[in-house]
Amino acid sequence: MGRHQRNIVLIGMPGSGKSTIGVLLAKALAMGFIDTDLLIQADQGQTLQAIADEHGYQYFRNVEEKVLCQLEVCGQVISTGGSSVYSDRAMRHLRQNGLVVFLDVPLAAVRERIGDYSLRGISRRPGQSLDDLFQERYQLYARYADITVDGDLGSQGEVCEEVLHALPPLVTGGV
Ligand SMILES: Nc1ncnc2c1ncn2[C@@H]1O[C@H](COP(=O)(O)OP(=O)(O)O)[C@@H](O)[C@H]1O
Ligand SMILES: O=C(O)C1=C[C@@H](OP(=O)(O)O)[C@@H](O)[C@H](O)C1
Ligand SMILES: [Mg+2]
Repeated sequence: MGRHQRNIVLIGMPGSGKSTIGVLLAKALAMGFIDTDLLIQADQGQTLQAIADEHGYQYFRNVEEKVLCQLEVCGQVISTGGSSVYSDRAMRHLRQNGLVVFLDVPLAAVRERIGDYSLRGISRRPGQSLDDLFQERYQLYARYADITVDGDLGSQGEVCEEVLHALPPLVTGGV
């Protein structure tokens, strides 16, 4: 267990940097690291893409909710998948012992980073555009965020530094 009891939970669009910056944060704060996408894959014994292809996006979201609600950890940086905010139950659970950080990245940068949208396993309604998805989700990320950080201000290291500066002293222990 890390010396920081409270978790740090990263939320945001796919491509906003949750997984890569989460690892950097965990290293900087000597905390553990969990990527909930990997927990979902382990739970199902399938890749995210296979789960979505075989069972559909609604099934994926149900599994995601279940896995998030089962998570009982402390002192971890938790990188969620972009669709986790669709579950109010899961977000309330994560917030009980976690500070939620929204990595806010504009649509153009998201589009550039994720490449071919249709091959990325994104949980969306059939035919839903990235534009529409972005609008739908933005308000959810904003709703659950304790802190919002510009995830497009520079390199991953710079975004990590920005998150560190934005954390309250209780979480960083003065780092
Ligand atoms: N600040 C950044 N500047 C440029 N590219 C970034 C930045 N943060 C993340 N990326 C890139 O965006 C892609 C998605 O990052 P990832 O951490 O997997 O995002 P998420 O987990 O939010 O989907 C990766 O190729 C990563 O290298
Ligand atoms: O936003 C989404 O719908 C998804 C994002 C992915 O995680 P990242 O946000 O880490 O890319 C993964 O959970 C799954 O492919 C669905
Ligand atoms: Mg990720």
